[in-house]
Amino acid sequence: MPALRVPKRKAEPVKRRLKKLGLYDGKRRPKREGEFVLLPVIEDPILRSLGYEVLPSELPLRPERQLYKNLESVLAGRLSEEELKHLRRYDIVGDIAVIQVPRELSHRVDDIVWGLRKVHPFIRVVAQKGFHEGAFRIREYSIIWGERRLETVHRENGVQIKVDLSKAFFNPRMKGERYRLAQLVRDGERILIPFAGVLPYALVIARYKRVKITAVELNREAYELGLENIELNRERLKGEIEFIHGDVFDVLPELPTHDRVISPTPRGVDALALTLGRAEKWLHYYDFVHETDVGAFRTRIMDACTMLGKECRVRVKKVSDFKPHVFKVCADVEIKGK
Ligand SMILES: C[S@@+](CC[C@H](N)C(=O)[O-])C[C@H]1O[C@@H](n2cnc3c(N)ncnc32)[C@H](O)[C@@H]1O
Repeated sequence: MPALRVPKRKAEPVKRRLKKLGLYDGKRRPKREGEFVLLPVIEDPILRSLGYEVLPSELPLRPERQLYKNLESVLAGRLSEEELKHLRRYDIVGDIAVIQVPRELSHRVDDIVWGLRKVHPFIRVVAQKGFHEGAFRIREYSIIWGERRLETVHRENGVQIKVDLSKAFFNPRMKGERYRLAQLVRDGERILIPFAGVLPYALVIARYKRVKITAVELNREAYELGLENIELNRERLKGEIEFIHGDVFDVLPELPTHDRVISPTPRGVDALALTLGRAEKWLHYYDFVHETDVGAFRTRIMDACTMLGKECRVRVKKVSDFKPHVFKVCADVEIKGK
């Protein structure tokens, strides 16, 4: 598979251009080579006209793609090529495999369960996921194999996270994002996390940094799991976590401002002014944005800064695909002063 060899300082703009051209291969990872970066690309004659060297290169698959590939190759003897095309990405949460079975594969459920157990011999439950429901963002699940439970302990970024998928939101795909934030945080910071769920962000940050975190969550069951998670990880945490059960819109106005606010905002909720108002130096604000509206989203944040008399620098980062043409994004807002 080809890669484009680009000087390090040009890697980001070239990557953006490749994405616009539909030539960036997101299934593989870029790789540093001294002062150059090898960007994974899809074979196309246009590549030769971009002014950079095109090399054959075995760039590694992203880990989740690698897992998916493993399932695909295990199932290759059982499913037809046409059927394999319909296989979807799946998640492993603790010892639970969470899958989506499209209509085209509904007659192949037993084979898919067999394949998942072969690739992940430790799984004890296979659950099929439905949609996120209501303000607490809990999904509908049906268990299609194994023990009748959706509770498990998930390990990520050096912490253990007890989850119950039937009671509280949890997304294992945000593991990299949580690690990114933990790296941005400095020892000594005071951090506020509204919409905290079972505390994945708080635990990962407190695992690595000596900080004081205040987290807020309305779903009573997520809150109780979060309290259990603080105990479960007590020995590992460098930082402290205070967890408040309540509505962000009632609780935040009563809290002092914090150095950093991290808002994993539920879809469809507008907490921008509220969270920005509580942030002294940084706000990380998550939202779901159509690819054509990223500029408007940035402008909305700049306008909110102006309204609050804050001078801000805003960088919008794509975090994951949500549905075709809609991304989950994070606005990293640096507040430079009043
Ligand atoms: C998108 S989830 C994020 C959860 C967690 N931060 C994570 O990443 O796993 C949003 C969370 O906000 C909670 N929530 C929704 N509305 C809320 C409100 N008004 N006040 C406090 N929490 C709320 C939901 O119960 C849910 O746990």
